[in-house]
Amino acid sequence: MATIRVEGLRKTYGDFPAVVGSDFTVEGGEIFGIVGPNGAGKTTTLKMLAGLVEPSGGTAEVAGYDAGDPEMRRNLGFLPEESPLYEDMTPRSYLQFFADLYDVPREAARERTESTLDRLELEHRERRLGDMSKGMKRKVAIARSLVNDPDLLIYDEPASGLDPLTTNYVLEFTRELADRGKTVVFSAHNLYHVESVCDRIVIMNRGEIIARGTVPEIREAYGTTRYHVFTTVPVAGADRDERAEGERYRAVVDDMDAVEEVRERAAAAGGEVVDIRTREQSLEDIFLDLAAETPPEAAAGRGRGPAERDAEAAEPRGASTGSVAGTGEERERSGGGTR
Ligand SMILES: Nc1ncnc2c1ncn2[C@@H]1O[C@H](COP(=O)(O)OP(=O)(O)OP(=O)(O)O)[C@@H](O)[C@H]1O
Repeated sequence: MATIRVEGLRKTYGDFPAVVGSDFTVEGGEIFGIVGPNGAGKTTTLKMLAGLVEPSGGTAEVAGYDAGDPEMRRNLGFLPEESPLYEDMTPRSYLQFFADLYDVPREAARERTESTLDRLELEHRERRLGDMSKGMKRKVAIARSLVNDPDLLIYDEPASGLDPLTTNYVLEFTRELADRGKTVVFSAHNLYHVESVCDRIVIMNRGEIIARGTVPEIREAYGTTRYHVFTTVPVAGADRDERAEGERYRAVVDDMDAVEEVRERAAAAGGEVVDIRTREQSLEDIFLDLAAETPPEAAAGRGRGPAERDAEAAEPRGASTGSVAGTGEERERSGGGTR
C-alpha cells in the first residue's frame, strides 16, 4: 500500500511562504485530511505531493518514490480543485481517452469506468460533458482519477460546491476506496466532511501545520467538553429544562468536580441527578479557535525554527483554550447517566 513521508516540505512564491515547513506521514490505506481556510497552503501541499509544484525545500517520498518521479505518477490519481473537462466529450469517451493515455487495456478500462460510474450513480453517460451539472462533472473527474487503478489518490476539495447528497456519495466512495487498500489524501475547508471520513488530519493555517492527529485526539487536545447535568430539584446555577415533560433542571458545567458539586447540592435539596450528557465542541469550532490564535509572524516562519513549530503542533495546549462552546454545531454524546 502507498505511503507518504514528508519532511520539512516548504514552498515559497517569491518572498511569500505558502507552505513553511511541513512534516507528516500518511500510512497505506489511510484517509488523511488536510484542513484549513482559504490560502492555508493545502493546494500547494497537494500539488507538491503530486509532483506538480516544485518544493522550495524539504522532501516528499510518495508511494516509494520522490514526489514527481514518473513511476510515482503512474500509481497516482490526482483530482484538482477545478477540473475542466473536455466539454464536447461524453463521460464514456472522456474516460476512455484517459485510460488510453495510461495504456489501460480497453476492456479493463471499460469495466472499471462503468463500475465506478455505477457506484457514483452517474447517469447520462453519453451526454455532452458541457451540458452536465457541476456534481455530475465532479463524479466524472473522480472516475478519471481511477482509470489507472492507482494505489494513491490525492483529491483537492473533492466535495467542494456539491449538494449534500452528492457530497455524501463522494465521501462514502472515498471510504470505500480506502477500504479497498487505496491511500487517500484530501483537502477540505468544510470540517464536517473531514470529521465524517478521515482517519487522521492536519490543520493548516497560513502555511503552517497548527494541529494534527485523529479527530478524537484533536478534540481531546484542543476542544472543550461541557457537562449538562439534569436534576429533579432546582440547584444554584441550574435552569429549568423546558424540554423535559416533568420538573427537571439543567446545570451546565465544565468538569467532573463541578458535576459532583451539582450532585451534592441536589442531594442536599432532597433531589437527585437523573442524567448527565456531554457536549463537545464541533471540530469546526476548535478549528476556528486554533486559526484565530495563529499569529501572522508564526506563519511567515520568522523567529522560530521547524523543531519549535513541530513541538508546538504536537503539544496539546493548556486549559486556557478559549471556549466557544454553544456556538455552531455541537455534538452530543450519551453521558454518564445516573450512578
Ligand atoms: N502560483 C502562485 N504564485 C504566487 N502565490 C501563490 C501561487 N499559488 C498559491 N499562492 C499563494 O499561496 C498561498 C496558499 O495557496 P493554496 O492554494 O495552497 O491555499 P489553499 O489552502 O489551497 O487555499 P484554497 O482553499 O483557497 O484553495 C495563498 O496565499 C496563495 O495566494
